[in-house]
Amino acid sequence: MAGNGERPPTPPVRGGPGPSPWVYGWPLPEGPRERGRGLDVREREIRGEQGHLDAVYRRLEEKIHEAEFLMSDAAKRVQVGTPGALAERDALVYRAGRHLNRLNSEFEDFLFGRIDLLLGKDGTRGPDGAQTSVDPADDAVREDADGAVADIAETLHIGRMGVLDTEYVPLVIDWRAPAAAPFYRATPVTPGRVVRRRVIRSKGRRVVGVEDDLLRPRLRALLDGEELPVVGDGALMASLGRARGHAMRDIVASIQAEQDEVIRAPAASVTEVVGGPGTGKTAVALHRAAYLLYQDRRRYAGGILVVSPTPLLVSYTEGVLPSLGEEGQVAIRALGDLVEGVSADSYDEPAVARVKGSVRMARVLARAARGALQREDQPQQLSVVALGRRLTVGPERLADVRQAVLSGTAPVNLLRPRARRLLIDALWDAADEVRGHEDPRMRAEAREAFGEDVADEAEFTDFLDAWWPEIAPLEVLRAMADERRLGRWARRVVPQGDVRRLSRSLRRLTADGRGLSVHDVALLDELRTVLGTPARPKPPSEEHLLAELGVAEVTTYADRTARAARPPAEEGERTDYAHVIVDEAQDLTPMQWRMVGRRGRRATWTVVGDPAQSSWSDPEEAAAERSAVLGNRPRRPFELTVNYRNPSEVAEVADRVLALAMPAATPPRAVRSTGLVPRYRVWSGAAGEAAEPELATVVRAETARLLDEVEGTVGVVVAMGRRREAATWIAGLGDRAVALGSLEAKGLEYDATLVVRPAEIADESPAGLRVLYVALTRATQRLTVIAGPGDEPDAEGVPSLLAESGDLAGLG
Ligand SMILES: Nc1ncnc2c1ncn2[C@@H]1O[C@H](COP(=O)(O)OP(=O)(O)OP(=O)(O)O)[C@@H](O)[C@H]1O
Repeated sequence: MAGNGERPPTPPVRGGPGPSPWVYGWPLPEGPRERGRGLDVREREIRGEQGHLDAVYRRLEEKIHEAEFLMSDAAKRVQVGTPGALAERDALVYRAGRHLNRLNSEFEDFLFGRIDLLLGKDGTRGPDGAQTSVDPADDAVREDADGAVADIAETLHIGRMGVLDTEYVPLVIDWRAPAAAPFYRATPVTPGRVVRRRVIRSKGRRVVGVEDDLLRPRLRALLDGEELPVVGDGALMASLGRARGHAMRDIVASIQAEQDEVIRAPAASVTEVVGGPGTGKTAVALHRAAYLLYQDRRRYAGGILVVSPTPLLVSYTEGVLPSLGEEGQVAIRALGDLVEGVSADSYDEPAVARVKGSVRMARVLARAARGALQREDQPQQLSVVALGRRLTVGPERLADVRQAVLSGTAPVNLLRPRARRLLIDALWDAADEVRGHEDPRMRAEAREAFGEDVADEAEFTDFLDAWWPEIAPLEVLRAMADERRLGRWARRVVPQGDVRRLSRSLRRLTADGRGLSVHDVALLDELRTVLGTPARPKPPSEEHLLAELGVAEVTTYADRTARAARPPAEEGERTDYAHVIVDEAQDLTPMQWRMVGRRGRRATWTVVGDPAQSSWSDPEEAAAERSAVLGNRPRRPFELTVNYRNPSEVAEVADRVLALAMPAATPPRAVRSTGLVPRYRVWSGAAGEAAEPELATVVRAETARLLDEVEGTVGVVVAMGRRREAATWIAGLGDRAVALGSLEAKGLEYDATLVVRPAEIADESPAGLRVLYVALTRATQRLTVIAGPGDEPDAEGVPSLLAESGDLAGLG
């Protein structure tokens, strides 16, 4: 066999050397690739990995038995009965239970990677038994007659969780451990000690395939005296070509070097990641959450919040963290679900959204919160019997009192005690002529006694409830539906036309909170802050009562376990997190930034986004609010540059729209090419033409066609105004096909996408071209575009916005 040293490495498939060789499916030199093709070699390699996987499973089973034993042993200790033994038992049961859960849940697809490494520079080993040196020893590579040759000194298997054998030798290294980093980071330009990187695919306990990449293709590497075989076409390509379902998969086996840099970035700051569509921003953000938990679980016990733009994207991504062995500590929330007890997924029309999202709303809401205190049905005078006579405070004095109370800066609901105090002062003043104490000390005592008497009077408390009620955020929003009142609160802040739009949109709100839009939720959250929540005495908990009665220790084991499993009801939703990850950050409005910011006042942050996909019309305003929220924390910027989702044929079309939407933007480079050019259909929409089918018929037929052509999902993207009718167009075609409004397509992907009437999508809002760019970048395999009136298709049916020399003429 010829030595590898003889062969120069083949250049990457397309473009210049990328940030990572995997990106280009680093073409292996002919020799090793052919070596891998032999069926016997592949079979032998798979058998070898199967042997290792079997050993891992045997060890896992032992660990599970250990955990089960701990559980049952701990349960038995209950018979000892002393308080100390009970506490010890509970701790053991808890630890063993967690361990067992992790082991069971991570059993599937447990092991996925392997690296074969040269001898490390200094030979030192870390706590997991792996060599710590990133660089090879000076004498790791030697020359013989055939060229460079080296021995493989260490082989590490990488998996979802670390497993040691009985001798504490690592059978599997946790993917987040430092020793696993070279699996993700090594490139042929900087291979470090890695000679071969292998991705192992398994089904259940059976290894079904291996995909190798050679990081030092010129080197002849020997493992146990035999030349290292290389099998398969590379893991990344194998993974990207697979059909998509309605759930995102983790990318743990094929994270690329530039992505790994982000995932493992130190957290003591703001990690800012930008990258075009399909560059893995969402995937990277989720893997980063898992990494942070691994790296400092105690710190992130304070919770990690992942903010996502839509509930669709939340449900699409929800499975990724459990597949990485992390649950519980991470909350993934859509922007419409961030406020406890509220869930909104309806959208305002762009002109209304623009008003509601603007930071100007903060001022309007502050005024509205105070203004909403005043209602027409409120009592006009306060009248109480005290000191043996009826005391009255009239409307004028009441107005003065209200103004005096409101001169305080505290949240409105927290000003109630101050209102109570000033009202009692007013009553005391009204009683002035009957008080008659000259001695200041006597006078003060009489005043105090007077206050105590009055404060408990039903007439007084009823008045206070009506005159200074505790206001709920929703009440204020509903009060803003009155255009006249809103006009007052919004004076010189929001123009009259916008006031009308805003009040009209708020008229749909019902008293029980139905009709809330996603943008209303940020307003509610702002109002919560401006209004404040008065502290209430906590009802005594069950545990407290039991402890007070001295019966805590006589409850049964089952009682106590059931109680421990119950969620802590009175704690409510967490509102302050240790780390906040914002996905699709370009879409947050200023008001949404304020809402998210309140959940991470002491947090570190990871913010991922793509300005070119922003559906928000005033990016500068949002950027200013984002800066205010992130404050002066140091920023660590990263850029992801490779599009893993779209084939180049689809990306090319999307790039034409990007050039119109943001001429200065550089699109990410597509990593794959399928040879499948996008398909164009024209629907003329000409009324009265008998031969012209309905748009519904054309969409349905094209969707059915795409369903035939791909194995996985098909997304039908329409303008937001058509999202409901579009669902009826494709009804009955099965759950592989989904209809979406353009804003709902954010972050999602489908094997095939049908984009309906691009000009209509682009015309829907000031950010329409960027929204269209999002719609065009959802497909992993095929794209069909239906042109309609306004699209000005050319002879091939290509809408003018998507044509090679596209200009804005078609926008109308
Ligand atoms: N290293 C990788 N290995 C395998 N698949 C990857 C890798 N990186 C990204 N992908 C896949 O590429 C697709 C796009 O990833 P993702 O949705 O995270 O991109 P994004 O940057 O958030 O896109 P968008 O901006 O359009 O929302 C997903 O299917 C993801 O699994």
